[in-house]
Amino acid sequence: KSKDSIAEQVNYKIIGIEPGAGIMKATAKALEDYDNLADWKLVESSSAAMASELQKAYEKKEPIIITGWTPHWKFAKFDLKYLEDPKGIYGEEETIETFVRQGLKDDEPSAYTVLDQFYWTPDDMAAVMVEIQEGADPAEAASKWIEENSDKVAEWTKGADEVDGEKIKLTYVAWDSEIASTNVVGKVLESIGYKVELIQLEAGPMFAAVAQGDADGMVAGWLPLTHADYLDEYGDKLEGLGANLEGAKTGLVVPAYVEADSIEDL
Ligand SMILES: C[SH](C)CC(=O)O
Repeated sequence: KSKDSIAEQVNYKIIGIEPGAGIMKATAKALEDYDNLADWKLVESSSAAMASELQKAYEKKEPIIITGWTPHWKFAKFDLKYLEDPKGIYGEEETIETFVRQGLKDDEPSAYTVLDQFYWTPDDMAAVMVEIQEGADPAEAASKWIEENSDKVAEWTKGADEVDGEKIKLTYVAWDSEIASTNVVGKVLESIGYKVELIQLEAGPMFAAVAQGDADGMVAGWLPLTHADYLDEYGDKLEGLGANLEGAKTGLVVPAYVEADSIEDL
C-alpha cells in the first residue's frame, strides 16, 4: 500500500486559529494561490485549540500543519519549522506595533509616554509566554518579568509622572503573544498608579475599540502585512506609536519530522 501523502494523512486540513486573525486571511489566500492546495481546507478554531492539536499530533509523531507565528512558546517546546512560502503570501519579517486612541496624549500623558516607549525583544516576550504556558497566571507572569527586568521597564516609564488611580483600558486578542505583552504593559501602567482594565476581543473589534475611543490603546498591531486590512479600515482614527517588537513572523508551520520543506511540497 503506497505511503499516504501528507495531504491524506492530515485530511487536507490546515489547523488555524480565531477567525479574523490576519494569518487566517493570509492562509485563505494561500489556499487560492497555491494550486496544490486547491482541495485543502482551513480549520477555524482558536490559538488554544490549535496548540492542543499540535501537542496531540506531536506526541504521536503524526503530521500536522498549523498557522504559526513567532514569537511563540511552541518553538521552545517542539522542534518545528516554517514551510517555505515561494509566493510570499506571508510576507517577510513582521513588526508588532502599538496604537492608541486619538487624544490620549492630552488626556493621559503618562500612559501615552509608557505606551510610546514600550519596546522589547522576541526573547523577552517568549520568556513571559513560556511562564504562562507552564501554568502561571498571565498577570503573575507579567509581574515576575517586570521585577526581573526593572532596567528595561525604567526605560519605558522614563519621563512618565505618577498618577492617582486614573483608568486605562487596553484591548487585545487572546493570542499567546498578545496575552503576554498586554499583561506586561498593564502591570507597568499599574506601577505608576493607573487602574488598568484588559479587554479581550477579536482582531477587528480590537482595532475598532481603539479607533472609536472605547479603549485607550493596544500593543497588538501586526504589520506591514498581517493586519494591513485593519490598518486600512481604522488607521486614520488611530495614533500609531510604532514598533514594540521587531523580528516577528507568520506562516505555515509543521513539526520538523514532516517531510515537506515548502508549501509547494504539500
Ligand atoms: C499573533 S497572530 C499571527 C496575528 C494575526 O494573525 O492576526
